[in-house]
Amino acid sequence: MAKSKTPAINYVKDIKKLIRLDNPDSYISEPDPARHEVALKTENVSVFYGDNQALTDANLAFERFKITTLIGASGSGKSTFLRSLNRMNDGVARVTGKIMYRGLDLNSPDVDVYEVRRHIGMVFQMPNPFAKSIYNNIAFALTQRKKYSKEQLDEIVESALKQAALWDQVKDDLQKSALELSGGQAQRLVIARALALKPDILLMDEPTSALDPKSTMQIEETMMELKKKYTIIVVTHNMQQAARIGDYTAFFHLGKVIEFDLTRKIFTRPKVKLTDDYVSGNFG
Ligand SMILES: Nc1ncnc2c1ncn2[C@@H]1O[C@H](COP(=O)(O)OP(=O)(O)OP(=O)(O)O)[C@@H](O)[C@H]1O
Repeated sequence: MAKSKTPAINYVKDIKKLIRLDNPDSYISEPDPARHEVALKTENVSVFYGDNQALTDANLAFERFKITTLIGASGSGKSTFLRSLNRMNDGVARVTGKIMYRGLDLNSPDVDVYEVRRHIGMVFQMPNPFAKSIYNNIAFALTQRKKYSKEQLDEIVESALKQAALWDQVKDDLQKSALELSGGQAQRLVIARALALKPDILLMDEPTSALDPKSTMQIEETMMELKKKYTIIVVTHNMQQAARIGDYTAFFHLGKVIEFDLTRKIFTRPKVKLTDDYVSGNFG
């Protein structure tokens, strides 16, 4: 009887696992390129603040239409890494290595930084609406580079606010100052502002850490909706949140990516002891 091929394939996979376990310092799993589309990939990204190296050789691949959570203790380099992805570290830090997006290295000096940030939007920890109306918070960013008719702008503003699940609450108050919104609403407005530029990828740096539990849950629900159309990379200190919303998780420690894998693996059977210690709450 002809032998099935499956056991041999499993054998090869098992050998690979063993090899990885031989090196307990780090474990980087990559989405299988044959089955999963990679939206963004970093190759040996290192970041220096003057002489201080804050991040060393980060190699991560982010799968399209998934949420990747970046976790790790304070100062481990998560935000530094996140900000490098859309060139927010320009003028602040020196970034080396490659940030590959659609075959282009975004870290190359001749890349148009405005275009990078249009494709890769950013939402920060503190909701930061402009001192403008709700409508103009969204329209303002759009009209900086391109002319739009009033009808086009109305449509984009409505669509962005709907995607950020804010439309129903503000549709009759679009001219009201954005500074009158609650924290949760202001964060939704900032998300809408990023979405209005029609990005591919959304970077979020602790987007709910300044919000109450109810607003946090609502933003998480919105993120789960948004991942149907966008690739999301989010820094979070909240382990429950990382486990709830993440498809993939990267664990950072002292400026290095220690482990990157499916979120459920990171939280249930991590390959590196340090990761286990961190997700179990033994330090951080
Ligand atoms: N603008 C800056 N100038 C100089 N050093 C910085 C700057 N921003 C961050 N660092 C340093 O880089 C290292 C990594 O910081 P980073 O903020 O990326 O860590 P983090 O994991 O995001 O921490 P947290 O969870 O507290 O935000 C730290 O040693 C920090 O002091």
